[in-house]
Amino acid sequence: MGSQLLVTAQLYAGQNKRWGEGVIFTSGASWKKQRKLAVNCLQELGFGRSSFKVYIADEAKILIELIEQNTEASLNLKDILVMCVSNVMCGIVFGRRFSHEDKQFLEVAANFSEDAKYIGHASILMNCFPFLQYLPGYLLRTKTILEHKNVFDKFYEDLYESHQSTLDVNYPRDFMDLYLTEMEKNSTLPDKEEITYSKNQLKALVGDLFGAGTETTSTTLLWAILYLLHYPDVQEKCFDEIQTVLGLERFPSLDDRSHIPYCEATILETLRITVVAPLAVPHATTIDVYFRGFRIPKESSILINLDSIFHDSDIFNDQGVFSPKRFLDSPHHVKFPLDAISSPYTTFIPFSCGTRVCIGEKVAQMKLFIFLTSMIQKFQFLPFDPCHSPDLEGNLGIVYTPPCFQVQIVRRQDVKSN
Ligand code: HEM
Repeated sequence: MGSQLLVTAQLYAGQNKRWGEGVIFTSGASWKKQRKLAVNCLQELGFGRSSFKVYIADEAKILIELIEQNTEASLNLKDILVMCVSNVMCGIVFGRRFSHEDKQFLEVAANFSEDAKYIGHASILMNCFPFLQYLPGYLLRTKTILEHKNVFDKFYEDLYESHQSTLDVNYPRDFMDLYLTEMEKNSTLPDKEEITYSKNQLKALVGDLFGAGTETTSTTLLWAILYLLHYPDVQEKCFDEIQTVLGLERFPSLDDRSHIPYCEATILETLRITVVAPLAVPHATTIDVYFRGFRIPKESSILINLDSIFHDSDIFNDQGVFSPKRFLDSPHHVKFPLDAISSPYTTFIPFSCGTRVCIGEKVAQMKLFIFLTSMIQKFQFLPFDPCHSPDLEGNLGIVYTPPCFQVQIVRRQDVKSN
């Protein structure tokens, strides 16, 4: 199925239409238009260029400060990571960050994180048994998801109004401005039928970027810390590499990526072993498809099992072992550098592949690199109970999340002086 998806991606690029706006849960012409515009806006804002770097670097510094302030107390690393990762998205989309004491922002960030659990169960079940979408009530937590949607609508509404009232089409400041500029251009077109840019589309798109971009990234970082507790030798190797190349003071930057290959390999291994989006997003066939003698009718739901690829022992030896060095072909060279993954030539596709490949791959890679290396540079992470490392069995939603765990955090400068 993997090779089929690559060669004939278009045939599997559909979605059983559920919500009709945005990109993730839509199909056809509307999906194509919104996706193209979203990709263009993200590119214009500097995927791989300076502006994202600034938001990510600033937020990584705040992440380190927040952990610093909490090394003595028991720390909820998950909440802090969710807030910092969300704030990078806020910078990109709204051109501003929010205080970690802002109640509305905290609620929105926490809701997205919770929804990833419910939407996973709901969308997988609804794709297999479409009649379930018509059931009322709490079975699939649709009521909770709708309540969360109302909170997001209010948050979005204020930002939309302030952007619209201060928009200067010649100087777009962020994703929202770029979309509004496109919307204005389109409103002057004579053929109204063609116009698919709207306030609601933008709201759905922004929701998709937060929904798809926050939980995946913060969860990968949390898994990385959990694995480093289990594999202290890997943690020390990463730290040694960072200390040798950067020292303890200079913050990591994206230019350091090729100089600290073991750290980059550790991120790749985390993406492989944990598979945070194990079933990607449900697809659907766009026409009748014939596969290994079976006819798959048009609009059938297709789930891509990425987990089965990353844990296939024919592809990855000792697939159950956390071993970053499998991604190195020499001590100084990464086999599948982060920016070459998800190409049709590898079997390592944590961001999926083909027509519906993740649109946030590049920004996710940057955040993973800067956030993780900054944390490893400044802190040593130890199991809270030295005799017992926390469980590695996670929970399956649309994102595969680690169990709750406590961690003891020691400042590297204190480790050194002990
Ligand atoms: C570690 C981080 C991430 C992982 C592992 C990840 C993985 C994925 C996967 C597996 C898909 C499904 C592709 C498919 O349907 O075949 C996807 C879709 C998507 N991702 Fe990501 N993602 C990550 C971060 C992000 C970020 C930061 C953003 C936003 C900037 C983002 C935005 C999206 C969107 C909008 C889609 C839907 C694309 C479409 O349906 O056309 N993701 N992602």
